[in-house]
Amino acid sequence: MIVTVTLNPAVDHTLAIPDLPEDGEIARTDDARVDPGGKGINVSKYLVELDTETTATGITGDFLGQFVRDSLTEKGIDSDFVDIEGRTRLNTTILTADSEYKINHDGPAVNGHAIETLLETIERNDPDTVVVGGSLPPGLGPDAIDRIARAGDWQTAVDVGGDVLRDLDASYTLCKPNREELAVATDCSIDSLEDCYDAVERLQTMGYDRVVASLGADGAIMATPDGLLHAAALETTVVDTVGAGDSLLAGVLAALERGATDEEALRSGVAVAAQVVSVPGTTVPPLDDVPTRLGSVPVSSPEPFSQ
Ligand SMILES: O=P(O)(O)OC[C@@]1(O)O[C@H](CO)[C@@H](O)[C@@H]1O
Repeated sequence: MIVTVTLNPAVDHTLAIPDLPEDGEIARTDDARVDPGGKGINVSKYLVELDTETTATGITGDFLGQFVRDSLTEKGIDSDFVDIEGRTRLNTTILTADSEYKINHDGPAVNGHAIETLLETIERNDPDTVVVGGSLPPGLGPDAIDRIARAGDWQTAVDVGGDVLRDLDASYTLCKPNREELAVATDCSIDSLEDCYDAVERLQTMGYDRVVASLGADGAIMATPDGLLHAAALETTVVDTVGAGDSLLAGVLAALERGATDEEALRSGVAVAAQVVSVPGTTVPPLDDVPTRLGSVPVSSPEPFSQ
């Protein structure tokens, strides 16, 4: 069972307008939606659609936190959050005809007491895998994630910022950086696919058994204990890229949880992400045809690879 931890959840407000307004103008639209979000929560949303057992945990507060909890319950997603006094954030995505703008709040301050309660919450749900996803709220540092990783005999995967990836000390089963996070985590400039291969291998030496890098139109890379894999992106109509990395991670974890090989897991992640970018915000599209699309994900081994 996979428990996801979102230390800084969000209500995702996604709205579409043809163009950004000029200074002093008001843009009006009725093309808008709100979804419960934050990276770990999104992973749980996609895992449920992939028939994988999961509980979403994390730290929520006030009426926006209540919205997150209620919406997950309405969607049939098990959740078990620690409630604090601060207010869960509202993050905004503005889609225009040809651009995507994302504005994220810092989130409410969280103290060590909330982490103690969160550790009890995770333990009570008895996971085999814990996924920690998203930014750290004010008041918490990377050591909060290390504490979660060390608190039980579960394996821990992370989808966190590059600076946090660089600073984590515990052992992790997997991390999922994007291109920018790879550069920050390894302190290297990333200008080519070869640079990405070097960076994911460097991250492995920093304590991550598997590194899954999401590279947008360049597909995804997986560094495994046996070598490197590259999957090309599937052709799809992109509405927006919000949640793309979360869905890639969910696809990979759902497959690994079923006992799939690393190559099958990478195919699964890429096939799920292709579906998710074709819908607005962090909406969950139907994912039941993912198994039939796995064969169409081109996977190659950038270096001699045998599994
Ligand atoms: O500010 P963070 O925690 O890094 O990212 C939060 C967020 O942008 O990530 C998700 C998409 O990946 C959204 O649901 C959410 O708004």
